[in-house]
Amino acid sequence: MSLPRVFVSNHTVPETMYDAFGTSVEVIRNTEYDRASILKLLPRVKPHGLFWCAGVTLDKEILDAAGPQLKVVGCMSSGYNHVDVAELKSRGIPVAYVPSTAKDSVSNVAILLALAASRRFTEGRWNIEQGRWKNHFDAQWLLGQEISDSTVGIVGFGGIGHAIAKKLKAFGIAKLLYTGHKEKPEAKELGAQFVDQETLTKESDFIFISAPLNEKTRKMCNADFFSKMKNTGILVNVSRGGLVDHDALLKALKDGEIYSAGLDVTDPEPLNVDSELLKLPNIVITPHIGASTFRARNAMGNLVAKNILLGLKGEKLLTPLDI
Ligand SMILES: O=C(O)[C@H](O)CO
Repeated sequence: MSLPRVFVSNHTVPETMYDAFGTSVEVIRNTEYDRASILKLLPRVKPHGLFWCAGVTLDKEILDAAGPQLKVVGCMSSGYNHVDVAELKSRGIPVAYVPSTAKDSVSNVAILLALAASRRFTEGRWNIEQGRWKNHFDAQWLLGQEISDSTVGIVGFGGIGHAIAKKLKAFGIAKLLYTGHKEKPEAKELGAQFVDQETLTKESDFIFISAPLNEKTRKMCNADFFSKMKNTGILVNVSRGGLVDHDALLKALKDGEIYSAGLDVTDPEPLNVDSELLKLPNIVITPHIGASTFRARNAMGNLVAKNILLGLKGEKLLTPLDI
């Protein structure tokens, strides 16, 4: 009897994932990254399970190419804006994702960006490179903002938002606000106050975006949002670039409407090499490395594999995407 087949959409997934699958399935990995190669391979493979990586949209066309024998999908990401969940639901195909597996690595990058953006890392580095680091003491040089004693606002208090809040407690912040679609009991334990988005925008010194991208949140950080932020305010986004209107952000940073920004995610990705954002002194940008640690990637891959094995047996998934 032939083994169930699992198609891995991107060959760069961690090798440990193959151990997690064991010998009960046949794993076929795509040797390319792109949509065209996936669409070509799927009808030949006829997979029972799909191991899906961010970067290529999982939609009707992909599901049609995979075929009606498909039983389960496992996504190796906490974000799911690249997945047509409604289409999967309508076909009765369960889908898993890995919502909290990378919460430590992503929240660490969020804090790194907040510190770097508030302490003028980009500008400081340029000063060194351009020989503007003077050989005398200047008490006014490169003064930044302090996270200690600040008011922090978190947009989206899921696993990552919660991890950011918990870690920031160690920095001695003065006040913690959060907003989202509902109040969270775990936020109360951290002394976080549930407020509406406008209050959070106006009162926060640091704003962290860790909410999913959907039609409600798309471009929520727009010109109006920036006009309400403090001029000394710092925006950090570790969620998806689509939550921020980048033209409005560029203007807000240029005009001094906000102090600085730290982005791990941009729109588009990759960011154009000639993007005006890269020319600004008051922004720190990293190339979507939130979940890029050996530990996080291994954990994400293993959890996806476990979910797919359960789905193939028709059992309940460990981390289903239930929206
Ligand atoms: O969604 C996630 O898990 C990260 O952004 C990596 O894609």
